Amino acid sequence: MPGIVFPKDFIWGCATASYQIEGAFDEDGKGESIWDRFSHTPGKILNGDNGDVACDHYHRYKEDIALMKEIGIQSYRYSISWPRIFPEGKGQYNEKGLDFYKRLTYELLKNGIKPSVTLYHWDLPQKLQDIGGWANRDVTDYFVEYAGLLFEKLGDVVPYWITQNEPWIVAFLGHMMGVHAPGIKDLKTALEVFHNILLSHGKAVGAYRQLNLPGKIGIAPNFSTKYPASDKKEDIEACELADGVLNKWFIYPVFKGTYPEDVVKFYRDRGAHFDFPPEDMKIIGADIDFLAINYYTSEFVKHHPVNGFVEINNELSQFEKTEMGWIIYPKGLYDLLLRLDNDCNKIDIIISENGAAFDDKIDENGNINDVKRMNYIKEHLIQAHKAIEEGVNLKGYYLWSLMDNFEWSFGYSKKFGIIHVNRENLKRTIKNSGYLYRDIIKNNGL
Ligand SMILES: OC[C@@H]1[C@@H](O)[C@H](O)[C@@H](O)c2nc(CNc3ccccc3)cn21
Repeated sequence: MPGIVFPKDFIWGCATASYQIEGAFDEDGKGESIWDRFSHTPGKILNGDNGDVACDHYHRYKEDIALMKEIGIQSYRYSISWPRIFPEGKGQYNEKGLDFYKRLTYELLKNGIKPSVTLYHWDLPQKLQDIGGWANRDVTDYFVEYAGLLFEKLGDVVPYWITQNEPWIVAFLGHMMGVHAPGIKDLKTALEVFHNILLSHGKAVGAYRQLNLPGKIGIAPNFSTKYPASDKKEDIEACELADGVLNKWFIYPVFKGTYPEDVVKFYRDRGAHFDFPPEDMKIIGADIDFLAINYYTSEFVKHHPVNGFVEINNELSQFEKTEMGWIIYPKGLYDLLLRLDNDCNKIDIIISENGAAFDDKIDENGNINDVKRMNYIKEHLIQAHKAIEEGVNLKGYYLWSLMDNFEWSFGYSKKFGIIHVNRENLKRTIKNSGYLYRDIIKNNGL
């Protein structure tokens, strides 16, 4: 590949999330989260895994930051556990919980690594779930109380803030499919949750602006690019609907002040009446400084007589797949970036998550030559660079993930890290993909 060089100020990062790496699930005054409750419920998580210990990052964060420095990571995206700060979700905050994130943040700064803080990456305080969770509109105000405390305590030194990670996954996997915490299966609840999460985002952005802080604030939706399985009209229409359900369902309220009518009708036809106060839409559409996008894969879509559309990736043998069963389709990232550049008024974009799970093998010398992950990273960066050359304001790339961690309902069975974590003794080993990333960062390109 001829030398690909990224813009001189391009940000090279890595991403994790609190419940997936920290452990210390009940230490130093932390309250129970909905993921503690879900993972402690028999049958919810593969192999009965849970995040009680995870990667023990709570105690090993200095070692992990030293590894980030060895790889040359310039920015680290981590999430804050709300119940570590507010064990009851609101009211009196927990000094010891806040102290952990102060120590973590200042250790990053000491090592020249820019903090990027995600306020919510799925671990809602269980006490708030007990009063309805995100389906309860009051929780949007408790979120602003939580965000406001962190803006006050860390706002001067944290340059990047992400309010919410993947509202769609929280709403639909957690409240319609029931495969994520809190395990609810109700479409109307899922729609209310999605709306309230966006509302909490808009309220938090408003609070951030009031404080005149030096950093930037955005949100991290999950997108995947949809392609019709054929050029038949019915498949093209099905693809449009699939794109609406996932991608337009976020883009429209945040950037256009309304929900997409075709998808609203789709839900109404399925018995989920959907409308929200117009004043909410103004709050949700608060100006943000950047759009953080999580991209992993794309889907091919065909018409379905009952459901309107069906995604057929598992029928497509021509594509390599990751251990998650997701097709590897780097052009989907390029197409997504061009689309967002057009639909979101050329807003600054960062790729806040991109990565892949593969069945890594450890050789007799203890090395991990994860070639498939190395190829995945290179192929997606080539597409990202192509988008930049087309004028997309892509400002950074955060690889998912720094280390093998708790992969939600799959437990520790799916490994996304560029650093291997031995589940017996939690020993960290940089994989060859980690050394590749080190060289990419050093060269600012491929
Ligand atoms: O699955 C890998 C990561 C996960 O570990 C992160 O916590 C989360 O932010 C994340 N989001 C996606 C995007 N897609 C997705 C698809 C199905 C289930 C969950 C997420 C992948 N990932």
